[in-house]
Amino acid sequence: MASSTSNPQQPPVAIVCVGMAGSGKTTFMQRINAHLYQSHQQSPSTTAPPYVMNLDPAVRSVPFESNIDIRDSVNYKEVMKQYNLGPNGGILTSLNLFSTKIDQVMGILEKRCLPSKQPATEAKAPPSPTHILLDTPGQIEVFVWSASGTILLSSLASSFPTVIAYIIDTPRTTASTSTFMSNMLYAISILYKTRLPMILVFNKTDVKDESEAVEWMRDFESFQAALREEEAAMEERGGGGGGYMSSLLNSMSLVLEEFYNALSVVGVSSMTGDGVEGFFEAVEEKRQEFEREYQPELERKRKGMEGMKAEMREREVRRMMGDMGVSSKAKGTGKYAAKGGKLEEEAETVSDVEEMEAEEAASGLVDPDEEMAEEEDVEFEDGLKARYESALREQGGPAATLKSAEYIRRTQG
Ligand SMILES: Nc1nc2c(ncn2[C@@H]2O[C@H](COP(=O)(O)OP(=O)(O)OP(=O)(O)O)[C@@H](O)[C@H]2O)c(=O)[nH]1
Repeated sequence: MASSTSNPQQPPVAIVCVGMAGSGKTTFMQRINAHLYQSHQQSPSTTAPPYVMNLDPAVRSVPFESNIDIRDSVNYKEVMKQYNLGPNGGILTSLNLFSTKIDQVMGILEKRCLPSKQPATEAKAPPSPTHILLDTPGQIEVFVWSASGTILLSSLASSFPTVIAYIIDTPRTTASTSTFMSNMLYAISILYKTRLPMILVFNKTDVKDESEAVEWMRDFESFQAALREEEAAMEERGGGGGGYMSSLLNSMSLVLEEFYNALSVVGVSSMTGDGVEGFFEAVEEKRQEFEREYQPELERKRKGMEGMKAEMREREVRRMMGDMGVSSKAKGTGKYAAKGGKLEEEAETVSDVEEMEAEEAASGLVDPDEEMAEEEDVEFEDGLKARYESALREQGGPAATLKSAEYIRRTQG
């Protein structure tokens, strides 16, 4: 049990449970929650219970108590009614509404979960949680591929080591090589989308253990042998060979080797509790990996984004000043404005101004009135530019009106 109660002085690790509908996410959450509560009961002075968040707005009831529940802030049924949406649109909009409160959520999480930095002289503070558990909607794509899912995950990862637990229904997934491959490809897409360490949790091992799946992952020859067996069985039934599908699966089993190496794999039965210890050992491993590899990468990205933001601000100011340069030179209202008794072409765009200036310079003629007016323009524009720049800086850039968008920019590429 020691592995699940890691050092309470370090920030808790956030475990985000994702998986296809029916894979057993909620049952798994209940199991690991119960396991952590048990550790807490065994040594209440050193271990705190986990901090639990439910992000599934459509779930009717959860078999565990949540500290933060999306259903407390968003009424999924009302959202569907008000915005005239179907079930998936309702979940997506509820998540979007919830993510607008991400600042408050992160504030609560940091206050409740980060170890307090009290001086040694003061009374010992109660232990802080070692784990934050998050349950997500069964419609996996709604969470992983939405902007709100990205906001939630990137905010979480900017404050806590964050690990994705991808729950797999073992009996269903190992029923055929193509189902297995589809599930692995889905896991890959989540890994690359979230860019967070991932643990593959082969659930329901009380029905079928994970050994076959693990063998398929570790040894592509055994996967190809299973594929050949399936083809032979299909041919026997008169269904023909695997055709392009089997050669595709064959090649993919070779390509995926690199991906499998990046993952931790565990077998768990959420029903009996078998394998939960192994899961927490994998979490500890992934936490170290997060600190070693992912955090520096996040930091680098954050710094890069700050630099980009400053550059963007500078570009905005320059573009704006360019536009104003046109309008200050373009006096008059028509395409042609009268000057000195003759009609003179007026600039309408930046390139017009540049062309006209080039013509003037080539002719060597400079109007003294215009020269003075130009000096005034420069002074006026410099003052204006300084005011705009300071306004933009105060606002944090013209595009930074939404705090939530700020979060994405700060943490994601
Ligand atoms: N035998 C067995 N059944 C399990 C296990 N874990 C979950 N189940 C069953 O699988 C079904 C789905 O479990 P849930 O926990 O509701 O799955 P979910 O992924 O949360 O489902 P959604 O909320 O629809 O996304 C339930 O009938 C569970 O009892 C397990 O380890 N072993």
